[in-house]
Amino acid sequence: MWRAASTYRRFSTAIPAPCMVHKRGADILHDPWFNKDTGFPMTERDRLGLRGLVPPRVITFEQQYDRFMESFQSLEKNTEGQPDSVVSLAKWRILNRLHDRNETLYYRVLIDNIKDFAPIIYTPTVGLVCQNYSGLFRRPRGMYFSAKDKGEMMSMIFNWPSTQVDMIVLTDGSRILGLGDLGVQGIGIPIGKLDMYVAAAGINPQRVYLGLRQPRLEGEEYLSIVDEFVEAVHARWPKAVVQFEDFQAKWAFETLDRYRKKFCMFNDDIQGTAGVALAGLLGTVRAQGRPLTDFANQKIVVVGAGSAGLGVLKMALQAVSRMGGPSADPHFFLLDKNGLITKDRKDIDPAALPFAKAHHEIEGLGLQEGAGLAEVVKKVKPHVLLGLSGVGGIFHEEVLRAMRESDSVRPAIFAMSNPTNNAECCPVDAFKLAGEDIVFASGSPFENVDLGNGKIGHVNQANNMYLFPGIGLGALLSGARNISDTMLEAAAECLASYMSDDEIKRGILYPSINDIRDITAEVGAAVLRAAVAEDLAEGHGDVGARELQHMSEEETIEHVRHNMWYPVYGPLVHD
Ligand SMILES: NC(=O)C1=CN([C@@H]2O[C@H](COP(=O)(O)OP(=O)(O)OC[C@H]3O[C@@H](n4cnc5c(N)ncnc54)[C@H](O)[C@@H]3O)[C@@H](O)[C@H]2O)C=CC1
Ligand SMILES: CC(=O)C(=O)O
Ligand SMILES: [Mg+2]
Repeated sequence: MWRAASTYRRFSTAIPAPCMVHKRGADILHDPWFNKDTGFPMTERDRLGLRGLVPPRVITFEQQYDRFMESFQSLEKNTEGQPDSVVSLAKWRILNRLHDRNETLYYRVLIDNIKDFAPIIYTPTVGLVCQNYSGLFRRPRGMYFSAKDKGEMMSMIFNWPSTQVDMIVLTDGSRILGLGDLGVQGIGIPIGKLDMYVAAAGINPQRVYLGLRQPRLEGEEYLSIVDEFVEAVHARWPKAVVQFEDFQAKWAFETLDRYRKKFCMFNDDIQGTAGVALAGLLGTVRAQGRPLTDFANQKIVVVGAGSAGLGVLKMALQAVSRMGGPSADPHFFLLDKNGLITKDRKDIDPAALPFAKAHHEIEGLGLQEGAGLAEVVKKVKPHVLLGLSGVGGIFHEEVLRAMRESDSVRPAIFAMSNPTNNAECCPVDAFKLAGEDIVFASGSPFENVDLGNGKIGHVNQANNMYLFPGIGLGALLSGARNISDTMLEAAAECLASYMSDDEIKRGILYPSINDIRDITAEVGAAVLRAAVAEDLAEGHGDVGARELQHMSEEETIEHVRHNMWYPVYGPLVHD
């Protein structure tokens, strides 16, 4: 399953550029991309055969915006006291209806209210939406490729109505957030991720549902389907960036290895998550008042050895090596559902091997293969406890209390699993049990914690949403042949350096989601510049590699910003 979007230039300040439309009359009203509801000016109604098809009074974009926000607020009022899931789904429905009807207005309300709406179109509500997708399904969105389509994908790809596609988010639905294999219902994730692309990176939308009732394909049979899909996409849109999302770990790693040198693609759960986690981990070093190079001395316990956990450790290892040279000796401890992973582990996953502890490294601590989480935390006294296990509540009281004995003055607790119920702990418990000096981050949003006496326990949202839009946009605008580790490091470092010392001291590791466009512009520019420096950039559209090479840092940021789509009504012209 995948969903695609293409960049579209409309700017907020200048008079919007005209938009060519091949339809007339009611067909325009039924196309959410062109539809303006009652917002069509009279001249446009005449020009496009719309007169009489909409009520006579012209309502401005701003009035439509205010009316939508009023109906959203009355929905909030009317659902007060109802269960969270009922309220969340009602909010998702009202937004989805607008999405289906008028995309310009939908994306404008999303961009302007991203802090309130991201938890609805993205985690946590998107998880609930995926679990109920068959019942919620109204209109097709995205495109579906199944085992029955083998041999047909090269022609199927031409069923997609848009000739220009820049960004594709692909999932096999096999590991949706921490909710497991949701099959075709996982389509909600690419839809949510692409909405974040539009809101955060200014990439433009388009659209395509019900899965086959049969076991998942395995081995070569599975890979041959993904191969065929990726080749079909590449044949039609050679410059499109493909984001792999929520594949179960074995396929996440296998497909990344298989395609990353051949295509412009990345795996968000492995690489986007790693960058966001690394930025947060570097922030925790600063929060302790230590120089960044002290990162090499941080003791980090990672719980969850899947695509996300291993991705984080791999990137953290690269960072330690950069800082401390090849002899750097990182202090990472990795646990999975069978406890502490050591070199004594039978049938160890080769991807976990570099992080498996040797006997001599842990015997002094009195630890052994398979040690449980509470024991590991008590004996290691880590600076950071980071969860990517998908298991809600696994940082229970004993574990959190043990973090009080951490060797750090600002112990860090990252409960990064999604959605909310799968978080390893909640912030209220973390601040209460591990102490008020902790730095806290979660994958899904939580409210800050009132610690009393005017003190606030800040809740950070360590979510790959801070990076994937910038990675995708930067890669796209660079025209990079592929997405290198250096481009990903540049993204992480850019996010890490975004925060001021004062914010970091207050335990604020990531910017407000309200600033997501600004962050994405900076991250995108950092990625673009890294691609240029590595000679991977071939340029995009009418901006070639040479022009990119001559741009200063500021010019690159401006160039990225300038290529972000912003939702306004432009005049429609029939061709
Ligand atoms: N905040 C963010 O940006 C992101 C969060 N995630 C979240 O991370 C979680 C895991 O994702 P993946 O790594 O892709 O999944 P995965 O299925 O590849 O890995 C899960 C890992 O957790 C381990 N695990 C399961 N039960 C455990 C237990 N009781 N104790 C210790 N370890 C246990 C498993 O052995 C496995 O190693 C999901 O909930 C996902 O939503 C994933 C990507 C980004
Ligand atoms: C955020 C995300 O990508 C995940 O939970 O899988
Ligand atoms: Mg994901």
